[in-house]
Amino acid sequence: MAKHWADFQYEIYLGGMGGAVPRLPMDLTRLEELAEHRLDAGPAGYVAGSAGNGSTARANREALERHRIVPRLLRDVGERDLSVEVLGRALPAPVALAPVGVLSIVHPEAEPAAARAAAAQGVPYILSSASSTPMEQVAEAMGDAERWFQLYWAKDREVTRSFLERAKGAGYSVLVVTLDTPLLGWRPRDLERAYLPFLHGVGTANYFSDPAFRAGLDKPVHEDPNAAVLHFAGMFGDPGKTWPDLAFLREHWDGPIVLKGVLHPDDARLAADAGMDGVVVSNHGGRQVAGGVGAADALADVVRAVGDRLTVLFDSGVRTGDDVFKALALGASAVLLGRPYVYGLALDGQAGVEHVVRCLLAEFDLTLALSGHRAPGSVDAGCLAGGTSS
Ligand SMILES: Cc1cc2nc3c(=O)[nH]c(=O)nc-3n(C[C@H](O)[C@H](O)[C@H](O)COP(=O)(O)O)c2cc1C
Ligand SMILES: CCCCCCC(=O)C(=O)O
Repeated sequence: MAKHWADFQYEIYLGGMGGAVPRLPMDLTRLEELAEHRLDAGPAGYVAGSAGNGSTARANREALERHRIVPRLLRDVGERDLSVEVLGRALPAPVALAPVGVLSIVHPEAEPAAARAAAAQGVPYILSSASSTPMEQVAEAMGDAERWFQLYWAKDREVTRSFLERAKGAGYSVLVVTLDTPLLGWRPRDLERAYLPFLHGVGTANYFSDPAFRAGLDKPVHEDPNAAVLHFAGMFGDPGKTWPDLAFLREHWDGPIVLKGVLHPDDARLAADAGMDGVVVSNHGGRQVAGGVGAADALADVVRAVGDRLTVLFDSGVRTGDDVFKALALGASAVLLGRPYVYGLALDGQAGVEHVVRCLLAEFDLTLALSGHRAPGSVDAGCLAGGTSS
C-alpha cells in the first residue's frame, strides 16, 4: 500500500489532543509574512522580491488562481498512490525542491539542511550552483537520496567543465540548466537597499571551492574575498550564448539535461531539437522578466508543442497542494517548489522544510482524492473548469 500523505492531518489533530500544536502555519501562503518578520530586511527582500513592480510574480499567482478544479464523486479513492516516474527516476510524489542560491542568508545550516529535509521526505533536491555550500558537502548530507544539480552556465568553459565533473563525481544525476538568468533582472527591493547577498560578504562557496574558478583569480579567495565575489558576479552568466552552444553540455553530461526558464513553445521545440530531455516552464518566480506571462499561462502551450518529446516540469507560484494538481492538469509531469521551502528553512531549519513538504503533499493528496482521483496519472485538463479530457 502506498503512503497516504493526507494522514499528516490526523497526526496533527491527534497530536493536538496532547497539547502539541504545529509551530508553523498549515496554510503555506502565510509563511512569507512570518519569514519577513524573522529575517533581516536585506535577505527578506532578496527572497520575496521580484522584477520590476512585481507584476510577473502576481501574474504567476493569478494564472494558477484563475483555473478552478471541478471535482468528481463516487470513484473509489480509498487507496491512492502519488508516485510518478520523471526522467527515468521513481519519485514518491510529483514534487522536487527548486534550486535556490545562497541559502546561508536565511539559515546558518543553509543547503545541507534543505537537502536533508528533501532526503527525509524522499523528494529530489536541486542544488543551485550559486549555493553557499560546496556541492560535495551537500551530497554527503543526503546519503543516497536523489539529487539534481542546477547549472548557471558560466562564461568560462573551464569552470563549466569543472562543475559538471564535480557534480558527476558527487552523484548528482540530473542536470538542470537555467537559461533565464544571463543577466540579473531589475529588482527594486534589492536595488533600494543596495543588497545582493554575494556583494554582502556571502560567499558562493560552491564557486570558491572550485579549482577552475580559483585559477581565474589573481589572489587566493581568503586574501581578497571581494575580488572573488566580483569575479563570480562577472562570470556566472553569459548573455552571448545561443542554442548551438548546448552541444557542449550534451557532450560533457551523460545523464538527463533539463532547461529551466522555458516559456515559449518554439524554445521548447528548440530544446527538443538540441537533444535535451526536459524543460522547466518557469519565469524564475517573476524575478527576471518584468511584465512577463504568468508561468501557468504558458504551460499548456509548451506541453502541446513538446509533451510527446520532452518531460515538462513547472515552477513559479506554486504555494498549495491544489496548485500542484492544477499544474498536472495543465500537463506538467511534476512541479518544483521554490520560496515556500526557503521560508520553512528560515523559520525552523530542516524541520521547517520538512513541514512545508509534508503540508504541500498532504494537501495535494487530499485535493486528488476529493476531486475523484487515485493517482497523478489520471489528472488532465478535464479536471479544470472549461477544460476537456485528452
Ligand atoms: C532567493 C531565490 C534564489 C534563487 N536562486 C536560484 C538559483 O540559484 N538558480 C535557479 O535556477 N533558480 C533560482 N531561483 C528560482 C527558483 O528556482 C524558482 O524558479 C522560483 O523560486 C519559483 O518561483 P516561486 O518561488 O515563486 O514559486 C531562486 C529563487 C529565489 C526566490
Ligand atoms: C549575481 C549572481 C546572481 C545569482 C542569481 C541567484 C538567483 O537565481 C536569484 O537570485 O534569483
